Parts: sequence; structure tokens; C-alpha cells
Amino acid sequence: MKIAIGGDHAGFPYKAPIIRMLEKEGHEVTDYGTNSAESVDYPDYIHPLAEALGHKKHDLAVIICGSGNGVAITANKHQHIRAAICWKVELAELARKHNNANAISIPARFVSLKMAKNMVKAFITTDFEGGRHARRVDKIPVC
Ligand SMILES: O=C(CO)[C@H](O)[C@H](O)[C@H](O)COP(=O)(O)O
Repeated sequence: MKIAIGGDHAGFPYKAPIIRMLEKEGHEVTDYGTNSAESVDYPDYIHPLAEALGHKKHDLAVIICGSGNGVAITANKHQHIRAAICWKVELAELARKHNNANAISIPARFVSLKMAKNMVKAFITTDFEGGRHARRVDKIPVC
């Protein structure tokens, strides 16, 4: 699977371990930064990632900041992006099953690295259920 990853300085400590896990599992990962713990502005990293995801250059994305809010709000400004903030594995599964989310937003200051990795695993291995959920997802875009 082609997976994009990116976030700000608050998400930086979790990015490399998640990339290692994904690459070990055979995924192709594209890293949109940031690449240090120096304070940065998350839109500078998330807009390019979301643009590429929206153009199907990646299958799914992992976005990370302190609360998960900033990166999710930014990504969701893009058409075709459905970013879900998750803090437990069941939410990551539901984001795929019910919402066909294509980005998981991780609040790095509120979940452990172990939880973050487990959520990413669940997110990328769970399929959209379709059916009634497809009808609802289809109604999301603003006309
Ligand atoms: O966007 C956010 C909050 O909605 C993220 O959590 C940021 O990572 C956070 O705001 C960064 O905070 P900092 O005090 O500048 O480190």
C-alpha cells in the first residue's frame, strides 16, 4: 500500500517509529515532514500531503500533531479527504468501516506510541463496509 505520513513538531517523535513499522510490513511510505522537533506550522506540511492524497498519489495517510485537531482540520479542507481523529483502536477501525476515512489523525500528546502504532495497523488493514455507509459518505461533499 502507498501511505503518506506527515505532521508537526508535536507529531515528529512518533513519525519515524510508525514509518519503520509500515516499511517493515512492506508498505511504500512517503514522508511529508516535519523532520525535527523544532516548532513549525502544521498546515505547511499537511496541505501538500492532502493535495497528493486527493490526487490518489497515496492510498491512505497518517497525520500527526499534538491534539490531532490541527492536522485533521487542515486535511479535511481538501476535497476527497476524510481525516478521522482516533485515540483507540476501535475508532480507527470504525473510521475505515463506516466513514471510508483515508487519513488517520493521531493526537501524539494524548496517546502512547504503542497505541498510535496499533491504531495505524488497524486503520490500514480494515476495509470500508459500503452499503448504508456509502450512501452517507456520498452525501458529505458540499455542493
Ligand atoms: O494543531 C494543534 C492543536 O490543534 C496541534 O496539537 C499542534 O501540535 C499544537 O497546537 C502545537 O502546540 P505548540 O504549543 O506550538 O507546541
